[in-house]
Parts: sequence; C-alpha cells; structure tokens
Amino acid sequence: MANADKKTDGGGYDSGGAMWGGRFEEAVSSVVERFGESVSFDKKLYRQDLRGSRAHATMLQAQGLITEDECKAIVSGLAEVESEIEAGTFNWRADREDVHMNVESVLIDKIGEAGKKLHTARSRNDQVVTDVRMWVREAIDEVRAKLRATQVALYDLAAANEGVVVPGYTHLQRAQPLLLQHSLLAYVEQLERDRERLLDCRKRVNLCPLGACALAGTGLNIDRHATSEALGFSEPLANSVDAVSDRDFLLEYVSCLSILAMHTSRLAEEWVLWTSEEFKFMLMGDSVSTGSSIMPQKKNPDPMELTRGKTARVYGALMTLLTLCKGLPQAYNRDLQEDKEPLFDSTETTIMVLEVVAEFARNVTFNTEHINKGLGAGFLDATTLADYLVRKGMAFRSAHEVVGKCVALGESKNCELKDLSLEELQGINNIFTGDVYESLGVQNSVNQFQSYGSTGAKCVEQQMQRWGDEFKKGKGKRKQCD
Ligand SMILES: N/C(=N\CCC[C@H](N)C(=O)O)N[C@@H](CC(=O)O)C(=O)O
Repeated sequence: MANADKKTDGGGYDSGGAMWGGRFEEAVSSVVERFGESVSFDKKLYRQDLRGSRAHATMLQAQGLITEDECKAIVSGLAEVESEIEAGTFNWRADREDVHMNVESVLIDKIGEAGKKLHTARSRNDQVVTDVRMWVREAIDEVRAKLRATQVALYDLAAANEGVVVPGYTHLQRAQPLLLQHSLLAYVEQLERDRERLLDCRKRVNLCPLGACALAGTGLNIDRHATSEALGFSEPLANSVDAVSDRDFLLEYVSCLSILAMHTSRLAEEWVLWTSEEFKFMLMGDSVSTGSSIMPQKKNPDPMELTRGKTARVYGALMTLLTLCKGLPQAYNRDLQEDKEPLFDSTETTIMVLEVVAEFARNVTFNTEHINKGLGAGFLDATTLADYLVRKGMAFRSAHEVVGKCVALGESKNCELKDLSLEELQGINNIFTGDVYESLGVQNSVNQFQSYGSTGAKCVEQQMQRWGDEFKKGKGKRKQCD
C-alpha cells in the first residue's frame, strides 16, 4: 500500500510508517517496536516536552515561521494534551515510540495542519536533550532541598545530644574521644559539599540545546536565544553537534549523586554498627526498624542497610551512563535513549534515601548510659596525655614513647590511665606532676581540644551556632536556586 493511501488516525500518524512520511512501505515489526519504544518510561518528561513545544511555537511565530493563529492553535492543543495526560485519559501508544511523537501525533489529531508545523526547525535530537536538561535541572533543585532537610534532621539530633561524648574510631579501633555533636556535624558538612557540587553541576546542565535540530542547526530564521530564555536556560549551547551529542551533564549529575550516595552509605554503615548489641550506642524507634519472621527478639536497622545497599543502584546508573556514552560517534545515536532509566532511577533512589536518613535520624535516641559506661575502655585519652608532655617541653616522639609505656602499664593492671598513681607515672618518667590528672579521663581529654575545627566544646558550640543560623536563614529562602 502506498503511503498516500494509508489510513492515519485523524491526521496524526499511524503505525505503518507514516510517522516518517513517504519513505516507508511497511510497518515496523512488533519485536522491533517493543524493543525500541521508550514512551513507557520517557512519558515522565511530558511536562518538559510540552513546555519546550510551547516556547518553540512562540518563537516560530515571532520569527514569522508560523502565523499567530497557528501558534494559538498549537498552544491550546498542547494545553488539551496536558489536561488529558494529567487526567490519565491520554492514549499513550508504543507504536509512536516516545513521549515526543505521542504528543505531536495527538496534537495533529486535535488541530490538524497547524500541528504539523510545530516540528519546524526542530528534531527529536534537540527536543529530547532539551527535555532531559530541564528535568535534571528540577531534579537538582529537589535533591538539594532533600539534602537540606536531611542536614536539619542531623543537626536536630546533634542539638538533642549536647555534651554527649562518644569514642571516635580510626581503623574501627578506639582512637580519641569525640563530642557526639561533632561526629554528627561531620555528616552535615559532607552533605553540604554534595549540595554545592550539585549547584555547580546545575550551571552546566542549564544550557539550551533547542534549535540545534538534528545536528547541524537550520537554514530557517529561528531565534535560539529566545527559546533558551523562555525555558529558563542561561544560554543556548554554542555548537549544534555538541548540543545533541553529549550527555556529559548527565554523567556529572549522576557522579554527584554517587558521591552523595557514598556519604549516606557511610553514615548508614556507622549507624548499623551503632545500633548493634556490640555497640549499643543508638536505640531505634519501632517506626524505623523491622523484625524477624523467625527470631522474636530481633530489631533490625533495615532502613540503614537499604540506604547502604541502594548505593549500588546509583553507582550502577553511573556505570551504565559512562559505558553508554563511551563509544558513540558524534552526533545523536539511538543508544542515548538508554540514558533515561538510569537517570530516573538514580534520582528517585537518592530522594528516597535522603528521606529515609532524615526519618531515621528523627526516630533514634542515644544510649548515653551505656556509652558512658564504656568510655573508659581503649585509652581514648592517651594522645591528650602525650600533648600534656609536649606542653611540659618534651619532644612529641619521646612523649609518644612515654605514653606508650603508661598504656602498657594500664593494660597490665587492667585499669585506665587516670587510675595510675602519680608514683607509677613518675616511675615511667619523672616529668609527670599532679596536674597530669587534668588531662586524664575522657571528659578532661575532650575538654583539652581547642584547634579550629576540633571536637573541643567551644569549637563544636561554634559549629552548632553556624549551622543553626544557616538553617534559620534557609527557612525564609525559596526552595529553588539558580
Ligand atoms: N530517532 C532520532 N531521535 C530520537 C530521539 C528520542 C529518543 N526517544 C531518545 O530518547 O533518545 N533521531 C532521528 C531524528 C528524529 O527523529 O528527530 C535521526 O537523527 O535520524
């Protein structure tokens, strides 16, 4: 059957190749259709697609490429499409491949000839990447807002635990005492860098490919600056081949999410340990823990384990995208359709993880009685004792050796450094005087810290103040950031 004789459904495109005009004789096979369709997942881009089309039509009219009436018909047709999508009555068709062809076909069904003009000076190659950039831009704003909410939850947890001292670990061996607030604020700092990284990435996301058309631009008199501005981009991308080819902005965005996931995963790992019987630092509320189908006594920190586990999905998305892009010649290649699912999945996963970490933080308490009971173990004050000797004029290496001997004595007597008598200490080195006990014991030890950024009470108080001010300031601010 010749294309001219083919039945199309009301002016749109049928599934027998009419989408591509006169070139095709046969319909695509059902296997190929199933394999190639993306509408089942890229319909998520419908809002961005409609917005892009409206801006494009408005520009076409301003440039005299379509009439005012045609533009009006397109804009009102797109509004109808939008209402149908939102009401769930839009007929998404796999044979129309993707969100773009679905919207355009239905628009043509609705308004006829004017609809056929919308794709003037546009290709799906620039259309799709414009949509994706707009989607990522919004995603960045949402992830940044969730990051902020998680920071606030961690800060509130810190605020509720003023003065609590916990053992700090290196190599997962007891190292030095920490104020719990200091330990929790470390995560707040890390999440802040995640926010900053995303904001910086947003600059490179927020560039407009529309008007690059298939790859070479167009001979028609379009105004790319106008569409870029109308769509809230900072400027049009300068090279049409680059505009449709590259997905480096996606790689950068999902890299940011991967680093973020690494941070939440480390927090999750620490909290899994802290909720264990072995540590017993943290007590979970029932609302954020789960039980066992067989062991009645169990209370599991599943949300934290899943937070750790979901990191794999985000890293997986990054690996998918890196591998997807690495062998592609310029310009657009259909492989790029595979960017959507890892993009959507890594974003949704990240948002969920951040919500869960915040929820968990809001529903745990610290078992300070148990923590305090155990603080004497592990000679957490040994380095503070070495600093005491340095203050007395001893070289640090020698002080390290002297304190090592004190620790050995404490170990042999099964007691803490503070329980060694002055005679015993002086038996190791006669530099010790009675004031040594002001540096011994975990509480005294923690009080000695004073360097900028340390766990000393004053420094931590300043940190708490700074973050408290920052979060208060944020309350009045709008959620989105440019
Ligand atoms: N098929 C194609 N682009 C499809 C882009 C949309 C696709 N669903 C995706 O997500 O990448 N490219 C055609 C041009 C076009 O269809 O506009 C080409 O370069 O030959």
